[in-house]
Amino acid sequence: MTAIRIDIVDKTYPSQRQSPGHRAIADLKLELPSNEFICLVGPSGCGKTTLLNILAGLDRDYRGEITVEHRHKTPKIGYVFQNPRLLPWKTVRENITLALPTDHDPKTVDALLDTMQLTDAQQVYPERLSLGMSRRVSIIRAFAIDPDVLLMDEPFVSLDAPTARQVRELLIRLWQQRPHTVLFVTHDLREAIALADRLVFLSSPPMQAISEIRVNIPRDKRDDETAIEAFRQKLLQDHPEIRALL
Ligand SMILES: Nc1ncnc2c1ncn2[C@@H]1O[C@H](COP(=O)(O)OP(=O)(O)OP(=O)(O)O)[C@@H](O)[C@H]1O
Repeated sequence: MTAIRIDIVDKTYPSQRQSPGHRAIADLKLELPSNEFICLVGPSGCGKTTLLNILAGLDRDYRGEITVEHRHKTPKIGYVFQNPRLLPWKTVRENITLALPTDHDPKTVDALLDTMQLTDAQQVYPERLSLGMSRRVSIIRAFAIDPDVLLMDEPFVSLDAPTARQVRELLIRLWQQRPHTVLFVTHDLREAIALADRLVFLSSPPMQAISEIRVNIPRDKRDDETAIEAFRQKLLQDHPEIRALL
């Protein structure tokens, strides 16, 4: 099944000075399958955030068509930003339940907190959380709405390597318990290989899809740095077009 069909003919940011503005995306066509963990990899400024904003419905100023397969009446899109964007005057649990209906099942939130190892921190305010904990709260908040598609925009940037690895492992555990389509943006090819079923490589503006690669490392080997590095080396050897993007 196709989870997301993207056909963006043109996305141009208007500019007061330099007409005709900045063309960020041109003729981008992608069909992404359901329930896969998909990493979008591309150089800085190639338009990854622009694409996620269009998919999230935050930016409607483009020409083209987006179709999202959905289980709910209308598509539900979860969005995890680089900055966790927690409300400082709400506790961890209140931040998570903010977007949920008042009659939501508290056991669902309990289970999410448990998987992300945040049960003990649920009554804490964000100022007392480390960055890694804040990122985990923002991931739970996005999962809690039971999204059809989850968008993640470099959510592990500026975490130290061991913390990023821990949050990655917890994220995958959560996703395996509640599989759905994830689009995860990253610059970091090793991170993408550790996470993804499928890699989609994107070129510099105007953004276009260059290659799609399946990652065939078994899930239980994804913490093996040697397997990841071997996959990366082979990928760059077999696909020289990707080297220029990194
Ligand atoms: N509001 C805006 N007005 C004008 N140009 C913009 C605007 N937002 C983004 N751009 C430009 O569009 C291009 C794509 O930006 P975008 O933030 O989507 O890239 P990105 O791949 O997410 O970058 P990064 O990896 O550095 O976060 C960039 O050249 C950027 O300067």
